[in-house]
Amino acid sequence: MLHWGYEEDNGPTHWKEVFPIANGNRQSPIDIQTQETKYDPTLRPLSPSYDPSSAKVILNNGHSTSVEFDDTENKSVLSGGPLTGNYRLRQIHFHWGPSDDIGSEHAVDGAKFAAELHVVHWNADKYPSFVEAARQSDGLAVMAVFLKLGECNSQLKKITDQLDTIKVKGKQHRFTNFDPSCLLPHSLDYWTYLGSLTVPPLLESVIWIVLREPISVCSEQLAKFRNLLCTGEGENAFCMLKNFRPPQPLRGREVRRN
Ligand SMILES: CNS(=O)(=O)c1c(F)c(F)c(SCCN)c(F)c1F
Ligand SMILES: [Zn+2]
Repeated sequence: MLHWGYEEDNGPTHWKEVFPIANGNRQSPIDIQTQETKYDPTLRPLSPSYDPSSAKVILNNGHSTSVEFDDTENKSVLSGGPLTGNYRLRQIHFHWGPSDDIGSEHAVDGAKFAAELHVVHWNADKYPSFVEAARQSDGLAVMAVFLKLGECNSQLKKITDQLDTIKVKGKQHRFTNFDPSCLLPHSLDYWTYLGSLTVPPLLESVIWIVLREPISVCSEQLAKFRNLLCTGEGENAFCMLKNFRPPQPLRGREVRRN
């Protein structure tokens, strides 16, 4: 198979041909059926603690746009919630769709949002690196935030204003003094379940923490994400119109809420 992507010939329905775990028992995303979620009084409040100086670059990796953080020490960490110990901030990135009515990866009672932010952390207490942690069942913790179509988001503007400097795949630009907490909603109430990466290699190493309150995004900001190119310098230009994987079977997993 040619390199994986989101087109008809290399998209999510083809990924199992190269990554058989695509049909695994703890795949992500999922459609969260709120009536089936279970209140768990042992779940603690989430405690994100990010240092803005950890932010380093904003990048177009061909599948999304990400902000990469310095994860050589415990300067920016997530603890609390369902987590044991500190999970170190690695990067944030987004998933979106070709139109404003779809784009999120997780769904809530069948409803999709316009886009979804993923804040990626790894278990630096237990594992020596992100790559090693990504191979462990408790290696990663990803906080997901829904972006609901509405008012333009003044905090998100810090990111969308940079996108024309990283238009082509592989481009990156200095991006520091940024605390991703500015993209979190007022309430840190969440659902949590055990899942996977939503892009190949689809590793089943993610403790998912999906915030229940969305943040806003406007149509003009979504259009800027879609203007990114998934092709590199000098290649035939193709726009990054969508980069979401559809919901996967729950396979008997429990979704808990705080
Ligand atoms: C949860 N969303 S995701 O799309 O599966 C995803 C990424 F896109 C990532 F980029 C990274 S981290 C860095 C890898 N090169 C990750 F851990 C990750 F989980
Ligand atoms: Zn993601």
